[in-house]
Amino acid sequence: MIIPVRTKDSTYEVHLGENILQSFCERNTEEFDKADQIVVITDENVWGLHQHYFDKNFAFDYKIHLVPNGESCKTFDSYFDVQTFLLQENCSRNSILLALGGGAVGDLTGFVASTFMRGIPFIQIPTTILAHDSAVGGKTAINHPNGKNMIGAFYQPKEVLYDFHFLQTLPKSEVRSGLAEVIKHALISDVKWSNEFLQLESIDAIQKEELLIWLEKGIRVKANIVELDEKEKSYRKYLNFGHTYGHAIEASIGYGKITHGEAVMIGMIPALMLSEIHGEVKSGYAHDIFQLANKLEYNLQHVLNCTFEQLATFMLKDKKTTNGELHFALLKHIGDPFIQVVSMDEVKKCDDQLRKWIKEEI
Ligand SMILES: NC(=O)c1ccc[n+]([C@@H]2O[C@H](COP(=O)([O-])OP(=O)(O)OC[C@H]3O[C@@H](n4cnc5c(N)ncnc54)[C@H](O)[C@@H]3O)[C@@H](O)[C@H]2O)c1
Ligand SMILES: O=C(O)C(=O)C[C@@H](O)[C@H](O)[C@H](O)COP(=O)(O)O
Ligand SMILES: [Zn+2]
Repeated sequence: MIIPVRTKDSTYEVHLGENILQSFCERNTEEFDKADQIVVITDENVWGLHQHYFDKNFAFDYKIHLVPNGESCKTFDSYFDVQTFLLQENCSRNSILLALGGGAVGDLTGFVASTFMRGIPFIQIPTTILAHDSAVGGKTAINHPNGKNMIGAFYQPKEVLYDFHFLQTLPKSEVRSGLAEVIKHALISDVKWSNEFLQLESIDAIQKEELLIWLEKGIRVKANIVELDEKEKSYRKYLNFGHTYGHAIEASIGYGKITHGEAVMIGMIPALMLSEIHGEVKSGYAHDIFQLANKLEYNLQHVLNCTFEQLATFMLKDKKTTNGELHFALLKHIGDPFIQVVSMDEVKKCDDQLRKWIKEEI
C-alpha cells in the first residue's frame, strides 16, 4: 500500500506492508547506485534485533552509525557525533541517510540530514508503532533541557518505508506508547473510530490486523493535515492534541523517563476536560479516556511526580504559546479539532481534577 504526501516543496510516498525492504531496494536501485555513501543511523536495540533482517534484504553497501537507545539520542552530543561520523566518512551532498528506528532515531537523523552541508536526502524506515506518526510529515528535532523538540527543522524525507516486519519485536510498553498517537489521530478525526478504543480491554487484546488498519488510518489523517499546512501555521496544530501538557510532563520528569506516548495519553485527558468546557464534547468523555488509560495500564502516576508549577513553566515554552498565551489544540466535538486560548488557571483546575482521579484509583 502506498500513501502519497504532497507538500509545497516535495512529494513523497509512504510505503506500508510486511517484508517490503527488498522491494524498496529494487525500486530505489538507481538512487542508491548513484549515492557516494549510504549511511544507516539506528540505535543499539534496533540493530541488535534487526541487523540480520536488514543485511539479508538490503542490497547495497552501507556504513552504520549507532546512537544511544530511544530518547537519549535526541541530544546535542548525539547530533554532533553523527555529523562527525559523516565528515570522517567523507559524506557529501551525494550521500543518503537511512533513519532505521523509532521516532527518536527518525527525529535526530532528519535534523542531521537537514543541516549536513545544508541538507542531504534521508529516508525514514520506522520500526515502532509510534513512528507511524513521527516518520511522516517532516518534523525533525532534538531536545533542549528547556523544552522538548526545541531545536529542529521542517525537513521532509524522500520516502517512508514502513515495513511491519520490524514491529514483531516491540515490547508491550512500546506498543502502549505508540497506541497513544493512534488514539490521538482517532480523536482529532473520527468519532466512530475513537469510540472503538473505549471498548478495548487490554494492550494484549489488540489484533495484528486491526492494528495495521489503525496505522494506515493514522498515517492518512497525518498526511492530509501535513498537506494542508506543512509548517504548522494553522491546521497542523491539531496534531499537537495532548502535547502541550504531555511535553511538559516529559520535560519535567526527564526525557526518556516516560515514553512519549504515555505522556501524550496523559496530556489528552486535560485537553479533553478543556474540550468539555470550550467545545461541545459530552461531559464525562475525558473521564472515559482516563478510564481507558487506566485499563490499558498507562502509568498515570507520573503526574504526581511533577508539580503543577513545573508543568506550567514548560507549557509556557510550548511552541504554540504566543505572547504568554497558551494555545491548546482542543475538540469541538470528537473528531473536530480547533485551537483555543486557555488561561493557566483553567489548566490548573484540570490538573487538580486529574490528580484527584489518579489518587482515587491508587
Ligand atoms: N517528528 C514527529 O512528527 C514526531 C511525532 C511523534 C513523536 N515524535 C518523537 O518520537 C519519539 C518517540 O518515538 P518512539 O516511541 O518510536 O520511540 P524511540 O525511538 O525512543 O523508541 C522507543 C524504544 O523502542 C526501541 N525500539 C525501536 N524499534 C524497536 C523494535 N522494532 N523492536 C524493539 N524495540 C524497538 C528503541 O530502541 C527505544 O528503546 C519522541 O522523541 C517524540 O518526540 C516525533
Ligand atoms: O507532526 C506534528 O505536527 C505533531 O505535532 C506530531 C506530534 O505527535 C509530535 O510529537 C511532534 O514532534 C510534536 O511537535 P512539537 O512541534 O510540539 O515539538
Ligand atoms: Zn507526539
